Amino acid sequence: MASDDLTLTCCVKMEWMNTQGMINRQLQSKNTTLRLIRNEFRDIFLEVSADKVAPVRLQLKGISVHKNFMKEGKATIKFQDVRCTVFLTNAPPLQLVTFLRTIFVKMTGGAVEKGKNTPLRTQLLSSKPRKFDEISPITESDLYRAQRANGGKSTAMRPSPTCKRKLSDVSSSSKAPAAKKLYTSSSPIQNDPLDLEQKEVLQACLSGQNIFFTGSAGTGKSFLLRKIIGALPADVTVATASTGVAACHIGGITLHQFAGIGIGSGSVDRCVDMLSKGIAASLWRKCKHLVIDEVSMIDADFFQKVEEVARKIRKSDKPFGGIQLILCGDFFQLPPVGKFESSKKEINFCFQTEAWKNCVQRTFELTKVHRQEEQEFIDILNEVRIGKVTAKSEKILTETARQKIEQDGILATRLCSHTQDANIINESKLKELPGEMKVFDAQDSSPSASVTLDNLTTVPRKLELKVGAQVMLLKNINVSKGLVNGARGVVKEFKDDLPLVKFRNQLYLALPERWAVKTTSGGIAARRQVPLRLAWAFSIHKSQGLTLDCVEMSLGRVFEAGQAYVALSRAQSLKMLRVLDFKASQVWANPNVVDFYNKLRLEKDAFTLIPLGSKNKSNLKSGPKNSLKGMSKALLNKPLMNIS
Ligand SMILES: Nc1ncnc2c1ncn2[C@@H]1O[C@H](COP(=O)(O)OP(=O)(O)OP(=O)(O)O)[C@@H](O)[C@H]1O
Ligand SMILES: [Mg+2]
Repeated sequence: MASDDLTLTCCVKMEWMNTQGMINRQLQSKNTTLRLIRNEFRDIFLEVSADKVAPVRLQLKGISVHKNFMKEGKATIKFQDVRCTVFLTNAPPLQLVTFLRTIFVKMTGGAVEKGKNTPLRTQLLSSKPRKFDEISPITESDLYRAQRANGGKSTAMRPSPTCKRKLSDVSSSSKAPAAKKLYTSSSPIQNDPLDLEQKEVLQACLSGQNIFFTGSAGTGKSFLLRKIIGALPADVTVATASTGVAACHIGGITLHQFAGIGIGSGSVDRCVDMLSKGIAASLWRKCKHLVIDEVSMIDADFFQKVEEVARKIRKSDKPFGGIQLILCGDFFQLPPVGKFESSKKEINFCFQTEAWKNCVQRTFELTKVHRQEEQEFIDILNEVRIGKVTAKSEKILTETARQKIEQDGILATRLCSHTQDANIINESKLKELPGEMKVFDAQDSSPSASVTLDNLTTVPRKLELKVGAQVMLLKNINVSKGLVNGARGVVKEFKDDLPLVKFRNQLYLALPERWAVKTTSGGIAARRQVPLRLAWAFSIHKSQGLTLDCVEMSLGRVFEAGQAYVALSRAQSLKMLRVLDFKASQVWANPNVVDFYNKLRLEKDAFTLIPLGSKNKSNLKSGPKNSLKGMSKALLNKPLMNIS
């Protein structure tokens, strides 16, 4: 797979039209390489090389690009002069975005800006030897020239009007053409580079092996997962997660939705029968890479069932029917919610299944924490993660109860152990506020999409707000200005019927934004809504995977191993955290998880185990008392990189 900015590998269909608009030539190829090249006159060309045919070269001049679906690995380039249309599909989305960006920048800032396309007559009479060279990658000056030439207003290439119209019902059509986004990308996913550990995992994923990568909260697992998904061919990659919120975070669907076997309570044959009647079976057969985020919350029996179903439906004896598995999560965080064997007391994790043992080929652990910067806080969280809180850490966390973390009228978000509590707090606080209530109803792409969107996003179908309401931003609007997903603010007033929100550093008029999620049938469901939700309170389960900037919690009623850890690790700093009633007894790790992580490390490295002293006794509930034996802090911090 090509990895630089100047080449792209994907499926390509090319169509040439005659002057009457009829197709008079076609070319179609699955594994096609596209290259950006220059001729001896420095004109830029797109070179399309497919198997068994001579490369086709088309000059990038007077083109129009339809790129609304580039994040799904699809785009269309129309070459008006030669009446040729190139349809790109199944491209790795991030590479496609980068490739189109290179075209935009080079064309807008280069020859097009200077108007220096060499006239045909000059070319014909030239004695220069004919040659094609690869163009150089984008430089700072290319970017500068492109931005200046564009001036934020006009672009050399715009999406065709027909394409814009198609999405107008749900897209933010009032915005400037998306072309500008290609070189002023504010998306962190485009800009932030992977750290070394993350790069190694990406490479392993691209090599086709079945991978499980783990790491403590905030080590960038989901961040990396988005990059991995962006680097894999879109049509044959299915991004899933155990919960709707986590799935939305990586632009995917839940594993349950994809699997298509309900809660998996039937026999394998029954599940396969169920599947073969619907569209889910064809998705299973088409899938080559299956990504699962927050895998710690997948029930063991369900995982085992899905693996068996995959083999049957794909008629292959290979683990998962030969699909590449990319699993990610932290088993020290929330465990599976018992779905169909509620009578079962014991929690079963998917790492305990035969399917896991047969499938997972390599395990990695990310160790660099990105969410928090303070080493002191990172160390405390690492202790909480394994249920081993020292007296010093307990004191520090207890003392946060007295902190004032509110600023500019922005209150802390209360994390609740029970969802019901969070709902009650939000409703009653809103009711208490004086003033008129404004209601914002979401626009969904179709009425049937609404339930899917409710499950897969945190964006409310009906948002009720008043002046003074505490809200959370649900989208990255401007990363450099701190207007990021999870940022906290307060509604100051309504301007032109839209909420004007005070965030820590600025005011922001919340214009409707668009969310799109994939549906089980491979289609898209989209919602347009003001990117806010009430944020006086949130449940800990709903907060998994999020980064929050001002949080308060009461951990007195936590009921799951890892629940307190998830809550505490959402905070970015000790300064912006308030724990009302911290006690070391509120944190504990599941002994099976501790054993699993211990074994992973032992399989890799021969360590001298340092038994824990009695003073450091860990909090273990419902497990063998000696499970943490030998799990020293040094061992815990030792990376698991490359366990084969
Ligand atoms: N290489 C990186 N460079 C800059 N920022 C990063 C990098 N990796 C992750 N981040 C940032 O760190 C924060 C935490 O990342 P992320 O949510 O992916 O962590 P996580 O491991 O999935 O956490 P959790 O276990 O809580 O789900 C995010 O704000 C993310 O943008
Ligand atoms: Mg995550």
